[in-house]
Amino acid sequence: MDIFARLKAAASSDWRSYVDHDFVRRMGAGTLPQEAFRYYLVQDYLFLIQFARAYALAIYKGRNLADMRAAKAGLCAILDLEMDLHVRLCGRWGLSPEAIESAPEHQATVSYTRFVLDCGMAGDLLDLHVALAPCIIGYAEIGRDLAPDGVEALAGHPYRDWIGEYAGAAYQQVAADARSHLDDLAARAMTERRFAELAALFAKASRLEAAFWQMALNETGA
Ligand SMILES: Cc1ncc(C[n+]2csc(CCO)c2C)c(N)n1
Repeated sequence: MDIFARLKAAASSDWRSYVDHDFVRRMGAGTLPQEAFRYYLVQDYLFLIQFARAYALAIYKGRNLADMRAAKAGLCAILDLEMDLHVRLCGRWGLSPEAIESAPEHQATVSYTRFVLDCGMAGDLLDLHVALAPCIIGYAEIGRDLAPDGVEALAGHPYRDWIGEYAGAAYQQVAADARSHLDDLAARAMTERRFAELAALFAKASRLEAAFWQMALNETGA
């Protein structure tokens, strides 16, 4: 079992509350109201701005070039790939990046992003990557679950672009690389005594992910 599988097993109910959230299921079924999805997407854009800072912090906290390059890949995935998806989707509804950026951050967005940033500020690179893991690896799992027959089978699905982004080969590779980098970091920096602390960080980040989906349902009455 790699470190990610161990963390997931130690936090299994929090993990399920995130990847099997009602928002995710309804998105997969195509029954999620578009208003809830839009609310999510605007907050997610604000979320990504803070996550880009967390990856920049991971570059700073790296003690060697390989760690710094792995963090740079995460930063580029956000700035060059993921945010483009949001700009493209929001653009269809007439929302410009400036308009999204001026939206106020919801408390759920603040809680999650600042928690991750604090894990990195107060801890070392392993703490930070464990706090980031539910986000980066969880979305790959969700993408795969929502596209069981591959991305091509999503033609006509209302959330095809979103699911296709995370189910697609490029993103699956980003997540697989993050997973093996996390395993490598743990082999270098983890002691068994530390595992319980890391599992608590991982569980909390998973709950904050679930709360992020729930925010969009609550705020739109979906
Ligand atoms: C609430 C929320 N959680 C996870 C992601 C996914 N994500 C955030 S940063 C990153 C790394 C590289 O792009 C990935 C995949 C998201 N967008 N929103």
